Amino acid sequence: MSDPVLTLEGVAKSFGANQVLANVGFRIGQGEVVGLLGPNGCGKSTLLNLVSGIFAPDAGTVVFNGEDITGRSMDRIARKGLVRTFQLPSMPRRMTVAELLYGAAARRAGFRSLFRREVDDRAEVDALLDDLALSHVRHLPAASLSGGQKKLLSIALALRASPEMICLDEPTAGVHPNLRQHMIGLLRRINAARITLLIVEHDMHFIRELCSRCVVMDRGAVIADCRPSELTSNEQVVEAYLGNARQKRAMA
Ligand SMILES: Nc1ncnc2c1ncn2[C@@H]1O[C@H](COP(=O)(O)OP(=O)(O)OP(=O)(O)O)[C@@H](O)[C@H]1O
Repeated sequence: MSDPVLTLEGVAKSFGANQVLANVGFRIGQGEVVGLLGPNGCGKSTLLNLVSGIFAPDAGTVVFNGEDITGRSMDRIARKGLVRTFQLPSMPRRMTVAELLYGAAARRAGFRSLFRREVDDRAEVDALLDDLALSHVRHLPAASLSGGQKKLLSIALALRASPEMICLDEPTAGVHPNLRQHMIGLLRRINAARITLLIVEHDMHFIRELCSRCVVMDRGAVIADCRPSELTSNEQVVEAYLGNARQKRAMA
C-alpha cells in the first residue's frame, strides 16, 4: 500500500444500548479506490459519519494525512481535504445549482475567498456541470432536482472543495443504469487526479468496475479486506450476506 491517507484504529460507536461499531480498523492508501460493503444496518454510513465529522466516535482514532482528526467538526475535516457525499442528499430550496457550486469552492479556501475573483471560476463550474450532465438545470433550485441529479450534484459539490479524499455513500442508489456507467467513468477520472475514494455501495458491478479493494463489514466489525474478485470465495462474507437473498443475488 502507498502511504496511508486514512487510518482507523479501534473505532467504536453506540447509539444508546445499540453498539453499531466495535473496534473497527483499516487503512486506505493514497490514490486507492476502496469499496465499503456489508449487509443493511451493519454500520457503513455510521462509519462515514465518524470519518467525516458528523459524529465523534466513542473510542478509537481517525487519522487523515498523518493528522489526528478524531471528533473534529465536519467543516474542519472538509478543510483538511476529506469530504463526503450522502445517500439521500438534501439540497437547499433557495439556491440554484450554479450558486451552490460557486459557494462550495470557498469551503476549503475559506469563506473570505468567496469575495475574491479567482473563486468565481465560471469555466470550472461550467465544465463540472457539463461533465455531470447538469448544465440544463444550472438555474433551478437545487432542491428541485431529481434524486439521481442530486447525487451527481453532491459529487460536484465535493469536487469543488478541492478534496484529497471523497467518501461516497451509495452513489448509484436510485440512479438510472445509463447514468451509473457514466458515474463509473466520472469516478475513474476523479481518481486519476489522485483523489482517494471510499465508496459505500451495494451494486457489485459498480464495485468490481471501480474498486481495487473491498473492506467488508458485518454487525459493526470488519470481517474481510480483500480484492473484489475474492469476495465470493470468502466464507465469512458469503455468510454475512446469506440472511438477505436479494443482496446474495446482487453479489453473484
Ligand atoms: N443517529 C442515529 N441514532 C440512532 N441510531 C442510529 C443513528 N445512525 C445510525 N443508527 C443505527 O446504526 C445502525 C447502522 O446504521 P447505518 O446507517 O450505519 O447502516 P448501513 O450499513 O449504512 O446500512 P444501509 O446499507 O442500510 O444503508 C442501525 O441500526 C441504525 O439504526
